[in-house]
Amino acid sequence: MTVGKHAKDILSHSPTGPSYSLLAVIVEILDLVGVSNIGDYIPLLAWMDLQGCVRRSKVLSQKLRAIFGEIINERRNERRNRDGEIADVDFLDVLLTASSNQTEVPITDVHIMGILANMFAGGIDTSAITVEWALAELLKHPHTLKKLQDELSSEVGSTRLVQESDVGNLPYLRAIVKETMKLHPVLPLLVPHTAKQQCQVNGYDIPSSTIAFVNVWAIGREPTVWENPLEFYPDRFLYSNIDLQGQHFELLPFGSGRRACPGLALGISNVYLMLANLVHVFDWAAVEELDLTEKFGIVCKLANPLVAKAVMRVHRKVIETET
Ligand code: HEM
Repeated sequence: MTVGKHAKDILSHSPTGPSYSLLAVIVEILDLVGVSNIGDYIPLLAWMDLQGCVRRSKVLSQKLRAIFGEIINERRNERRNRDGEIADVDFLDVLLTASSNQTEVPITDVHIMGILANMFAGGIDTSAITVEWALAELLKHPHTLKKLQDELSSEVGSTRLVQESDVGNLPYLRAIVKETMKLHPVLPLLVPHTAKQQCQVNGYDIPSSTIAFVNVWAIGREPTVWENPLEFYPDRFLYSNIDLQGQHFELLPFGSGRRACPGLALGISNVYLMLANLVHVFDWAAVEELDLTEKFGIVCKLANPLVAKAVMRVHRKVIETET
């Protein structure tokens, strides 16, 4: 199932009138989420909205509602005009079908907008930033890049793109993604969690309602947990049973437990496919000196976006017939 029938159209969607696209709004939301809002730390000052965070979030929320409202209405009309039984073509169709059925908790347009906003905000930047980190590390470690390209050539061949069904046969690709997420987890402090009740962790008393941050960035660099923790060394995962599902606390890029990332399966397969195909189809060379300085907000990304040159490895015609 895909997120949208015309994902590209949706991302560039702007309702008639206002000149903003969904992608631009999502990027602004992610930027806003990363701001340390003084009012959150000193509630007495919250009403002043000193940095304009509340005002900005209201404007963004209105824009999102306008865009999603229009997309939902367009799709409803299109479904009315579809012949015969309505087949669920994509995720929005599934939600609309669910909303038109009698359910214990009715699904309204507000719910649908919330789910879509979560999916777009949670799913776009996270995967793209992970791929950018992986590519930057591969450019810094050409032997690792070559080893991955060799794995892809031998398992996939040179006449087609990498597909989801290949990933199980690509252990080095999976190891590279784990190593990238160990060193560069997109959400370095996950998202804030609240203790529902008083508890003890490692002998420390945690009062109820305490806001807890889990520093997975630091865990990935912890010398008591990892050998040569700062070295980009995917081979460490080749013969290890550590996975990304939240069961191994030394590697938690998707969090763990009930509030772990619900988009894990989609996100990880996006990362595998994007990264694998980028290095399968192209050879890469950095255009500027590689700079892996991190920029911390709610997400941790490259401070200076990666600029790299791609040269086609596989004959273009072959790939075009594949896509
Ligand atoms: C490489 C890709 C991704 C990474 C690294 C990632 C990482 C995370 C992390 C660390 C959390 C917080 C977990 C916690 O605090 O325990 C989270 C939450 C979340 N993610 Fe993802 N994510 C990715 C892709 C996606 C995708 C594709 C979607 C949706 C389509 C998504 C939707 C969400 C949502 C809705 C939440 C909030 C869950 C809640 O609060 O209960 N994520 N993600």
